[in-house]
Amino acid sequence: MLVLPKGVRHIPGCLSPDAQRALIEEIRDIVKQSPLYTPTMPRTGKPMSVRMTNCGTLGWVTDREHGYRYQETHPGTGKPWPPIPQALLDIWADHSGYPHPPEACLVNFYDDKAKMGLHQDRDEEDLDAPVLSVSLGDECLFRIGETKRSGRTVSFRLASGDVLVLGGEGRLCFHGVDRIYPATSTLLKHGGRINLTLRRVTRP
Ligand SMILES: O=C(O)CCC(=O)C(=O)O
Ligand SMILES: [Fe+2]
Repeated sequence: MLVLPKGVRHIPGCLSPDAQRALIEEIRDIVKQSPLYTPTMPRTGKPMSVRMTNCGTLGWVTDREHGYRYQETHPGTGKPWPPIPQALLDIWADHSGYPHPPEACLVNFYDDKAKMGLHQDRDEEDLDAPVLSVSLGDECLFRIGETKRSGRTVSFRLASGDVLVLGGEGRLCFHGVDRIYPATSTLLKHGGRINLTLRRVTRP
């Protein structure tokens, strides 16, 4: 049996197929206003394989010069990020166990070859709030470990409509995406995977 670290909750099929389709329409609008771009790593400037954008009052960004941070505007257009869709705020209210709304929703787009290295989400001031993510489209192999990088890890698949919550003792667990399984979903016409990561950034 797969045992997840304490505080980590996987809710398979949390969103119905209809809810997934409705959310994809909203993400399409967000991407029209706030286009996906290729983020770069701090210092090295190495491009990430995942393309990103955000919605919410704050968005997570990274580049060579200024590193990981939150900011109120899209780095390309200079415009504020679009609002977080109500459906996502509802999922947060139902499953975060946290009484204040999220401020940031990172939109990650993975093509067949994209992945994300093992990391902690720790650019937020408020670490009492969980991180809640929604997966849409093709499945991925997700890996999660302990709060130290060298800890043992477990891997499992995240599928379209799944929700993952990293809260409590699991809030700072290392995690990453090792691979995408192409053509495992028909939600996105051209394939790929979208992950929506909701976070509270500031202390309420
Ligand atoms: O794509 C995922 O499931 C994880 C994304 C993630 O860990 C992040 O954006 O910090
Ligand atoms: Fe993360």
